[in-house]
Amino acid sequence: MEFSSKDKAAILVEALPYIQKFFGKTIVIKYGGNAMVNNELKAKVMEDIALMKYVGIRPVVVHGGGPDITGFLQKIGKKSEFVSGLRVTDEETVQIAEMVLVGKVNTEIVSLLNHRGVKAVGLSGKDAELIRAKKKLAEVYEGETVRMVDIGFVGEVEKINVDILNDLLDQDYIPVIAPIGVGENNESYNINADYVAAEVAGALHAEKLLLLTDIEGIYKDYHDKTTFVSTLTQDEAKEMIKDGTIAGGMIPKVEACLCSLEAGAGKTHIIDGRLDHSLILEVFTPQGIGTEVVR
Ligand SMILES: Nc1ncnc2c1ncn2[C@@H]1O[C@H](COP(=O)(O)OP(=O)(O)O)[C@@H](O)[C@H]1O
Ligand SMILES: CC(=O)N[C@@H](CCC(=O)OP(=O)(O)O)C(=O)O
Repeated sequence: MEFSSKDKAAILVEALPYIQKFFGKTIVIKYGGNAMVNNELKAKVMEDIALMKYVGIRPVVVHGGGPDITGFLQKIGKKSEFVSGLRVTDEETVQIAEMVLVGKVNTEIVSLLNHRGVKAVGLSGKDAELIRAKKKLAEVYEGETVRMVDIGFVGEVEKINVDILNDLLDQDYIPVIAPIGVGENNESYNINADYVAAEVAGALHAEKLLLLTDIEGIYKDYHDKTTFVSTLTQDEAKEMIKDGTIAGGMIPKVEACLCSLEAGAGKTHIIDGRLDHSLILEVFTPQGIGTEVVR
C-alpha cells in the first residue's frame, strides 16, 4: 500500500501524544519464543526498540529462547518435556539453557540493538546478582485441586536488583536480560522469561509490560478466531487459567501479567510478535493490539 505525504504526516502526528505520554517512562519488553525465530521479524523488533529509545522511552528487554534451547537439546539427543508451560530442567539442561540463553541469544540481541545505534548491555541474573532465585515447583490444576510437581532446576524470582537496572537506564543503556537466576548456593536456575519480565516490570514500576508471542492474543477457544478477547480483568484471567481456557505456554504469560500488576506495573499486554512492528503499533497508535490484562 502506498501512502501519500499527507497520510505519512498524519501517522507521525498521531503518534505525538503517545511519544509525550511515554517520554522518560520505562517499558519492559519480553521478547521470545516463536516470535524470535524469524530473522526479518527479529530485525523489525530491534528497530522498534531502538525507535522507542530514540523518542525518550526507557526500554528494558527480557528475552526467552525456548526454541533455541529445545534445538540444542535435540542435537545432543535429549527430549524436552514441559509441565504447565515450564521446561523440566535437570542438571545438564540447566547448563545448556544457561549456555544458549546467555552465550547465544543474549549476545545476539545486544549486538543487533547496538548495530542500530543504541547502547545495549547484556546481563544474566548472575550479573550483579540481578535475579536472586529459588526453586519453583510446577502447579498442575486438576479440577479444584492443584498438584505441585518438582521439575528440577526451575526457579522463581526472589529479588530483582533494581539498582543495577536504574543505574544502566540513567546512563542511557538498554538492559537486555537473560532469564537465568542465581540461588543462595550459587546454583543456576532456569526461569521462564515471562516471569522474569513480570518481576522486572513490577520492581521498576514500569509503565507497561509488553509480552510478544506467537499468537494474536488470548482466545476463549484458541482454535476459534471469533473468540478473541481484547481486555481481561485480573479475576477473569485467573478463572480462565483455573478452568483450562488458558493453557500451555500461555499460562506463564498471563501469570506474568497478573504478577506485574500486583507488583506495581501500569498496564500489561500480550501481543503478536509475528506481526511486523507490533511493538510500535501497540505503543504509538490509538488502536493498540493484542490482549491487555488490567486491574
Ligand atoms: N486461551 C489461549 N489463547 C491463546 N493462546 C493460547 C491459549 N491457551 C493456550 N495457548 C497457547 O499458548 C501459546 C503461546 O505460548 P508459547 O508458544 O509458549 O509462547 P512463546 O513461545 O511466545 O513464549 C499459543 O501459541 C497457544 O498455542
Ligand atoms: C522454566 C522454563 O520453561 N524456562 C524457559 C526459559 C526460556 C524461555 O522462557 O523462553 P521463551 O520465552 O522463548 O518460551 C525454557 O527453558 O524454555
